[in-house]
Amino acid sequence: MTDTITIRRPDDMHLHLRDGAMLKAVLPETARHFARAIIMPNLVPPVVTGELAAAYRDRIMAALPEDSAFEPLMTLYLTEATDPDDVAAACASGLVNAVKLYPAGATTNSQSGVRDFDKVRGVLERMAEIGLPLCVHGEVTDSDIDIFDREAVFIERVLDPIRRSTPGLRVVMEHITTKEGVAYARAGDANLGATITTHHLIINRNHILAGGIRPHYYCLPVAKREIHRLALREAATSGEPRFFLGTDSAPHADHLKEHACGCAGCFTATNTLSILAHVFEEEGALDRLEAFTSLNGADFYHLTPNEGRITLSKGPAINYPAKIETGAGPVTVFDPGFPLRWAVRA
Ligand SMILES: NC(=O)N[C@@H](CC(=O)O)C(=O)O
Ligand SMILES: [Zn+2]
Ligand SMILES: [Zn+2]
Repeated sequence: MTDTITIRRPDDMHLHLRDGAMLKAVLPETARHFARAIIMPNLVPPVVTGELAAAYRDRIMAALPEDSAFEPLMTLYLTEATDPDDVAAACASGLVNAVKLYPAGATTNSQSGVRDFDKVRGVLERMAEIGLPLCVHGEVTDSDIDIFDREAVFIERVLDPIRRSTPGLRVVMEHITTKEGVAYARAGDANLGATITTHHLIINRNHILAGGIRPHYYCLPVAKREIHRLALREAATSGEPRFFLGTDSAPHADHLKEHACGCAGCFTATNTLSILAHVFEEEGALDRLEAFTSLNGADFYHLTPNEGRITLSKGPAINYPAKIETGAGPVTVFDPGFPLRWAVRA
């Protein structure tokens, strides 16, 4: 039985670092194990221009622990007013690795997102020309669509039409949560990728709602039925290049999660690699962990895989903190509900 595994240092292709005191507290949790991460731009106000992305990048670099070689990969927040020339310049200078599409109202800080997709046609065409990926939060926002159906409906009504009308556009389906998402990603060509989070490999909707409401398991897209969780596990552990890790680690202070109208987001940065090793071992796929965490995402983003390595070994249960303290209040670390035995060796 394998109890040690060495893989290339991983990348997190979907990460929320926030800003200020929260950034300072959560950044080390990712930088400890990950070499790079695609940084989400849904700050308040959002990171909508190259200038704002450069300033945010500087704040991240300033918040890094001293000995860290972590590299933030920046994104721009797409709005109906986004200037294609600004996007192209930010891409050409190497400042940004992607543009993020939030349908307006779909998730945390998405109010400035897109309502009328015709208004972003010019930007998307320019991105297709220059090969800059579009990261998509794939949920419709119509109040008459059931929240558990919003991803599948988005694929049919929005994503597929956008891809058909913008040939060559490179798209990442972010944090897929359904078997429909898995099937659509699989049917695509090399211009299509999909991130899968850590928590969606662990929880289904019962974990959120059965026996009491558990706000720390609430995120968007919301976890679905068990059949969908199983489809995600199969996809993540398949080794197929289309699927890669984007933790969507999304810290919110506890008082905003444990609230009459609680924020969406699970904070998984602290224990993600231990959880993933557990999942891949359960699926008999430890030999494909590296593809999911360290190879497929880099490949999609045309980045060289990291040269460094990390070693995980299986031992006694690890005592992760239940919360991390931040200057903005405590943040609860995602609880997978079982003991974690795979530790990243120092
Ligand atoms: N995933 C979440 O539930 N929340 C994210 C936003 C997002 O990725 O949709 C956040 O910024 O808090
Ligand atoms: Zn999202
Ligand atoms: Zn996210």
